[in-house]
Amino acid sequence: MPHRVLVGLRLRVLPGLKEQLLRARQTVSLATQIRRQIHVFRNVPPLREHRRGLLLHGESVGLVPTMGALHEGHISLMRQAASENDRVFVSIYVNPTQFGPTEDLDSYPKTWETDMEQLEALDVELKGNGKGRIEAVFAPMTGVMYPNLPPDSTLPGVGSFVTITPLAHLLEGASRPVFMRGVATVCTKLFNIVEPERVYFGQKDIQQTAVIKRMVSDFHINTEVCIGPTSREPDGLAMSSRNVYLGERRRKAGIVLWQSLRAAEDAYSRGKCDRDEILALGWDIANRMMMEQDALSETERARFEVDYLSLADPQTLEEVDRVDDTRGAILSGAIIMLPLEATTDGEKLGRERDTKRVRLIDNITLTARVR
Ligand SMILES: Nc1ncnc2c1ncn2[C@@H]1O[C@H](COP(=O)(O)OP(=O)(O)OP(=O)(O)O)[C@@H](O)[C@H]1O
Ligand SMILES: CC(C)(CO)[C@@H](O)C(=O)[O-]
Ligand code: BAL
Repeated sequence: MPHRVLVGLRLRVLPGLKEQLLRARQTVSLATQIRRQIHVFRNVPPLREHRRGLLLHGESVGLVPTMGALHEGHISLMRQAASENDRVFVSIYVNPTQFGPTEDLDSYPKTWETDMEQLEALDVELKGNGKGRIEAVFAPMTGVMYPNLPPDSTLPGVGSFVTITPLAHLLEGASRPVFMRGVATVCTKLFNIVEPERVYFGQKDIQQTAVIKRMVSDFHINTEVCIGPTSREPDGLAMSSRNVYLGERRRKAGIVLWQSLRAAEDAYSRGKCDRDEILALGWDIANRMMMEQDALSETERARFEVDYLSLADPQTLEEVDRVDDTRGAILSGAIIMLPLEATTDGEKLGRERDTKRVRLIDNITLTARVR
């Protein structure tokens, strides 16, 4: 109240200021109109009630499941969802059952405030674009998502799980045995809770998209699975929440995966179909970078391991000996950036000072040549 009195006094003394203040007040009120409140749900019943209201008004919903630590890759999926639906729901939940017991569940980046700021800014941007807006964020606690038993990420594990075999055990599943089981399980829960018309996933996690598509088909889940392209940094590195663990040195060497896949793709573009001929070019790049790093000192190098380079069927993700011209194939790979062995003063380090192993994945679709 004293503040208001003070403003009133000033207005009488300086009439020119009055217009300026009025204009500023109008701008603020316009900004609040544009910056609508995004609903945040922590529990299932209020979300369902809200969803029912939207259904009764004939509003379609697109769901973008995430684990937070949002980046441009996530935002691009949300833009796609907004262009195809009236309302966009985003889930932010770091799902424990997809992390193996020795993986990075505890240190997984959590950036709630900046996530919400990004969503609000996106919502303002979407207002000008015509169709959908960011309607709600679902950010449950683990007790909500796993109401009956504590989540278990061991094998065989205790609890209710959705398993999609053999898809879940290939590629990423070979190194992360509970990963795809956890993803299929949590996504089933999310789809049952939100009942979205469409769900949005990124091409970067290609195996995840295959698992989700199979799950939706096999369990007759009433939603359409939509896939968005991989957003990349200017040098080609696929954006990923885990990239924050990469300091300058590991970040620079981490580009080797994309370069290897591009070299293999090039072989296919030049007419090669044979697995060995295609993958050999990818391995050449990876091996050369590995030797270059080995030759450097501990304070200069960033070592990595190649988990796999794969050439697989686009639907089953089973390895192929030759690319079938009528089907094309998926080239994919995973590398592990090893912790730095020694650092120097003033060096630009990543989160956790580059002491964590970081798994990077990427893929390229080799399109069919004959239709
Ligand atoms: N670079 C990207 N381009 C497009 N979509 C992406 C990209 N990165 C992630 N996504 C998609 O965003 C969704 C949520 O992914 P998630 O929250 O795990 O982020 P992430 O960056 O993949 O994290 P992580 O580093 O843990 O793999 C998934 O569908 C994922 O495929
Ligand atoms: C789909 C997902 C949100 C399930 O936890 C996660 O695997 C992810 O972020 O890609
Ligand atoms: N981006 C997929 C989630 C994970 O790696 O656990």
